This record gives sequence, structure tokens and C-alpha cells, in this order.
Amino acid sequence: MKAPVRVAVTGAAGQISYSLLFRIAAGDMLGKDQPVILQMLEITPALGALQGVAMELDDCAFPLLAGMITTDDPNVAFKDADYALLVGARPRGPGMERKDLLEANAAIFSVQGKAINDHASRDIKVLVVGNPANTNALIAQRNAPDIDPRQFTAMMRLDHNRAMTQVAQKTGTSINDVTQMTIWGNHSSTQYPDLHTALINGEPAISKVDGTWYEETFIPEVQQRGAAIIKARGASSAASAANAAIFHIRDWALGTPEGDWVSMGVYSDGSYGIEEGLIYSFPCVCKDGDWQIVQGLEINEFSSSRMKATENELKEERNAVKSLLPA
Ligand SMILES: NC(=O)c1ccc[n+]([C@@H]2O[C@H](COP(=O)([O-])OP(=O)(O)OC[C@H]3O[C@@H](n4cnc5c(N)ncnc54)[C@H](O)[C@@H]3O)[C@@H](O)[C@H]2O)c1
Ligand SMILES: O=C(O)C[C@H](O)C(=O)O
Repeated sequence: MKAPVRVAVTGAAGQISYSLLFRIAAGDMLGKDQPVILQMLEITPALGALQGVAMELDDCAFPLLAGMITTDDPNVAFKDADYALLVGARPRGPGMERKDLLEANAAIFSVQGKAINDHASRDIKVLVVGNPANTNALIAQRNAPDIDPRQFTAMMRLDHNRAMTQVAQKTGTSINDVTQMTIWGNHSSTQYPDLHTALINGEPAISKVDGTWYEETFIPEVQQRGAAIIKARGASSAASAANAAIFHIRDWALGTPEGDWVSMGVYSDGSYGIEEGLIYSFPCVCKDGDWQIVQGLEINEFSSSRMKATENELKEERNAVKSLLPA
């Protein structure tokens, strides 16, 4: 058996975590041979509910669950953490855009970035789920100057999975036939789900669908899927969000399948002309616990303008939180 790793999860009494924690403890994220210690953070009033979640985790008798910490202190939650899933933040309600949450949520991520900087493992892998995820990831990253910025990522995997399912259903194929999907940009309604890079059974996906469906149905449906879930369920996505978080960390830690890639919000190095330092979603290949942006994809004029629009939104969001971004 391997030595246990420490996994910090924030918002641990919330609805996403109610699915996420149990799957981490079951080994779905880091493998069936990797024991985990869960370090669960909540706000003080939610500690009672968090205790109930910890009791349920106990009652599962998970062989891989090597320990648990419940706390309202970020310095305790992130102590020596090897992984951090930053879920704790307010979700949006009907009629809101995710960036409307910036005011309520941004400060959480500066505090947590500092705590990660001061207490976490130097090799920590951070995934920000709380919305607006990309800009919250930027805030956490900028408040953790002693940690490599490449270790802060934002969750785009739910959008990636949504896009794969939409195109598989449209073309009467299986999810297993779809590869090389790409979501560019922000986890928001400006994101650009790009079918030009995707393949269905090894052939260009764009050649299997008509252009009107692509532009007028596929793109807006993927962009608006979060809002559609809120409308249908009366609450934002939870189990599918937890699943996307599991897939994101699993692939980052254990690698992406040969010949395929995933979409991750990562620190831009200027690839594809996207401003350096933004947390922007790119197609990424993961290997040996590291990610690389897929290079050399052909970008047509349509794609280029969509990629720019979502980049511009990220710049605006960054501007709105500049007081939380140390120089
Ligand atoms: N990136 C994505 O694809 C994606 C998908 C789904 C949801 N989300 C976002 O994830 C976030 C959580 O969603 P949810 O449905 O679990 O919400 P929720 O309200 O059910 O749970 C959030 C939890 O976070 C806790 N919390 C608040 N401030 C905290 C802090 N400073 N430290 C620790 N915990 C804190 C709350 O007490 C609550 O228990 C929301 O912002 C939502 O919009 C993102
Ligand atoms: O849409 C939301 O606000 C929740 C989440 O980001 C989602 O995409 O389902």
C-alpha cells in the first residue's frame, strides 16, 4: 500500500462535496491503491453539518480512508496538503451570470491562496471549482507567490464532458467514440466549445454535423448548460460537477489517455496568443503529474474571434478583482 496523501476539500458540507468526498475516499480520483487523508474546510456555522458528513464517511468503512480532519481554519485544512479542491463558494441562482458571484466569493480565494502558500506541500495540485472558477483560481494563485503558478487550475471539465455528450448524442455515436474535444477560455457563457479539434471515430467531428447546428445549437447549449440545470433542478449542478472534479484531478495526476486530451483552466504561457498569466482553458495532455498545452492546432477566423471574446471577459474579471491581486 502507498503512503497516504492529503486532500483538502473546501465547502465540504455543501452539495458538490456531498458527492465528491465519498468518491475521493472510494479511490475514484487517485486510484484504488492510494490511501487518502481528507482535510475538510467549512465556515464555522456549517461545522455541525460537516461533522455529519464525517460520520457518514466513517460509516462507509472505506479501506482507503486513512484519516479525516474537519476544521474552519484554512491554515489547518491546507497543512501539508498534496491536493486542494476549492469548492466552497456561493453558487448562483436563476438569472445570474457566474461573474455576478465575484463580489461574494473572491475574498475567499485570497485568504485560501495565502494559507496554501504558507502551509501546503510545495508540490500541491490545486483545482478551483467555486465560481467564477477561472478568476477565483487567478486570485488564489496570485496570493501564493511561493508556489509554481502552473499548480493552480480551474475546472472546465464539466463543460468538456457536456460537449462530448452533446456531439455523441447528435451523431448517434458513443461517448467512447469522441476524442480531442476542446473548450477554450472561461467557465462562463463566453466559453468556446470547439468542434474543429474534435474527432468522432478518428474523423473530424465538424464534418459530421451541419454548421447551423454547430453554431446555433451546440455552442449555446454547452455555454448555457449550467443555467439549464439550475432551471430544471432548482439548484446548480452537483454530482456532475463532483464527477468533473474527480476526472480533472485523476487525469492530471495519473495521465490522459494516449492520443487524447482534456480541457483544463491553466496558467496561460501565451500559447495561441492568449495573454500570459490568465487562467484560461486550453486543450491539455497530462503525463507524470504534469500538464502541457497541446500545440499547433489550426485556428480559423471563427475560432479566433470566439477565443478572443472569452479572453476579453477574463481580462475584465481580473480588472474587477485587482485589489485582491498582489503585484
Ligand atoms: N466550475 C464548475 O464547473 C462548477 C460546477 C458546479 C458548481 N460550481 C460552483 O461550486 C461552488 C459550490 O457549489 P455547491 O453547489 O456545492 O454550493 P453549496 O452552497 O451547496 O456549498 C458551498 C459550501 O461552501 C461553504 N463555504 C462558503 N464559504 C466558505 C469558505 N470561506 N471556506 C470554506 N467553505 C465555505 C458553504 O458553507 C457551503 O457549505 C459554487 O460557487 C458553484 O457555482 C462550479
Ligand atoms: O452554472 C453554474 O452556475 C454552476 C456550474 O458552474 C455549472 O456549470 O453547472
